[in-house]
Amino acid sequence: MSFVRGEVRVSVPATSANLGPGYDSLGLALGLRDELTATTIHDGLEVVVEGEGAGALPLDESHLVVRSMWAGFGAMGIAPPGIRLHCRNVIPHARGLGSSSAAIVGGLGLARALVSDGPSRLSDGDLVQLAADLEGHPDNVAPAALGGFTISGREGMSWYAVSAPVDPRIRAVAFVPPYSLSTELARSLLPASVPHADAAADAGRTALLVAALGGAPEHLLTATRDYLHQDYRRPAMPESLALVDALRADGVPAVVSGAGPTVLAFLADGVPGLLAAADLRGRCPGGWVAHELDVDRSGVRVG
Ligand SMILES: Nc1ncnc2c1ncn2[C@@H]1O[C@H](COP(=O)(O)OP(=O)(O)OP(=O)(O)O)[C@@H](O)[C@H]1O
Ligand SMILES: N[C@@H](CCO)C(=O)O
Repeated sequence: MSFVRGEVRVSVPATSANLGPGYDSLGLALGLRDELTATTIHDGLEVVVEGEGAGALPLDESHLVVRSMWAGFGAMGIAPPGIRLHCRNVIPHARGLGSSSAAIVGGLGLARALVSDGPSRLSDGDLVQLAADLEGHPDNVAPAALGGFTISGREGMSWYAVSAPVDPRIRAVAFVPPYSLSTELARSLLPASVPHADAAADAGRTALLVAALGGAPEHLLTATRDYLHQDYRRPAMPESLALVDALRADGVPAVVSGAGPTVLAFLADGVPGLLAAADLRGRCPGGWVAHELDVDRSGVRVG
């Protein structure tokens, strides 16, 4: 086993988890990518961050991409003498677009690409297991690794992740507010239990959402109704929930993206009742940024 010579380049997509009712299970990869470059060096650690997080992220071993690279090397049973890492980040941090999962999956992807027989030592399935262990839940790491739409969860001590189809007409607009919300804080707002009726309604909508995304986008508004997390999190992001409510009142399938505070609105060209991208962009609140995004089909990618 040895390291490849020279630089390796990996890119990894943003992701939106939950998609309304699919709490900690459903996730969608989106066309906004962080680009990471790494080389093995004789000694030490050199980290450069450009874009999101520049000047704020640590540049030592605690950097999430670096920690994830070491986890990947550990799983493959190899350790480089030193690492040089360059991150060009565009995914907003702590906004609900899967930045931490992108860092984790990107770091594991870099480690795999740096080892000459990396892909046979660390399969995509292994990578998802490691990434979900590092993130603590699988719904962002699965689409970041595999691309497209994924259904994931925990089974005993391991994780499952299955890819499901997405209708090619479906795209999304992400409305990103100027304020952040940590996933940890958003998770602390959730109750230990929910009424049985809410759990039952949520299960039905989650099943409908798999069908709606797969080829029945006319059902997206009904299918994206959540009963498990968005309202409990309202006090931490009232402006985001107000935008979700206003868009949904106008027939737009809008949800809180991941743990928030970004709002994700679906569109599907030619489907009656759904707004077009230009109309949706016009609904962006002042000071927020609207990204019109395609579904990313490839996940973490070398080169
Ligand atoms: N590219 C990155 N490089 C290093 N650390 C990162 C990177 N992206 C995110 N992080 C770390 O992860 C934190 C954000 O993670 P958090 O889970 O709170 O939000 P998120 O992943 O953006 O949103 P969500 O999980 O709701 O989609 C950042 O504050 C930073 O510490
Ligand atoms: N399912 C997660 C996604 C954010 O990482 C949550 O809502 O807390």
